[in-house]
Amino acid sequence: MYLFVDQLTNVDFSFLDADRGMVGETWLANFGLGGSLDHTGMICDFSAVKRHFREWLDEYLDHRLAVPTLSPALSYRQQGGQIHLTWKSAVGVIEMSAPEQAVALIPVSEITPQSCVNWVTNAVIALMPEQVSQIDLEFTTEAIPGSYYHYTHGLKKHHGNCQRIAHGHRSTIGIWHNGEKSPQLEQQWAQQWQDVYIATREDIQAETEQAYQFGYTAPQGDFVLTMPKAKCYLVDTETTVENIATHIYSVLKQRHADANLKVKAYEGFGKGAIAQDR
Ligand SMILES: Nc1nc2c(c(=O)[nH]1)N=C([C@H](O)[C@H](O)COP(=O)(O)OP(=O)(O)OP(=O)(O)O)CN2
Repeated sequence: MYLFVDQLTNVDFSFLDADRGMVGETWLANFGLGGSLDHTGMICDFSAVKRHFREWLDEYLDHRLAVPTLSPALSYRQQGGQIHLTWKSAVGVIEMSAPEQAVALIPVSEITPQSCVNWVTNAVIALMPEQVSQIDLEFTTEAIPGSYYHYTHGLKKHHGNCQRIAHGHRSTIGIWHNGEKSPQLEQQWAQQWQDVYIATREDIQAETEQAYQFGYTAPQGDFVLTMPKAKCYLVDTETTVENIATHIYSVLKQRHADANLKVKAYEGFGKGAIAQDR
């Protein structure tokens, strides 16, 4: 017998990539179970499947920086609950020091939906009732018909896991110009923010010709991140999706002062903020 749950949950996180550097990402998780029926006629109650699986992903992948520990691009050490890592990518060197809970150390050479499946499946199978004999996990991405960007950020004032300095999203961007959807403007922002780190200017701690060092202390601990300047976009506010939508709207308004504008910025899957003319 086989049970399935499509789009059981979504995970928002960032990962380190040898070519792209740091990539904000959102995966949707589809889940299948094979096994025999128990005395209630079920393989496993849907609510238990969802709870076990969602809790595990929320705890160990969601809002973390996923790091492929078998990649030669990585060096890292753990000390006193902190992790210090260096990632040598084609777009420059990335360094981070953060509480261990902000990082997912995954024993693969490259982070892909396929490569992470075994890592999750091996952990989650132990949580399932004994009549479950098989688990099939699939990570997919949202089928976005228009433009989108991948961004990473951290919200130092957030009480939950969004305070982590390197978590991110795959985010649709919608822009309307005088009531008409504008694929051209959407595409411009998607190109500009492809694999970007969106940072709050006040979090800059140091700067070289090549890189910014951002840092802050939040309830989970001390966070420091060094990113190639070419992959950073600085704003004057916290990088909430409300402020991101407002920022895009304000920049566009400077260039299209007489136009009626609407900006719909997503934060991952199915949620976001709208900034528009009244
Ligand atoms: N009004 C806002 N609320 C939150 C914002 C924001 O910009 N505006 N941002 C965040 C974080 O950046 C976070 O990454 C959002 O992720 P989300 O998956 O929504 O977080 P949750 O864990 O709370 O939601 P789940 O659906 O349970 O995963 C948070 N809030």
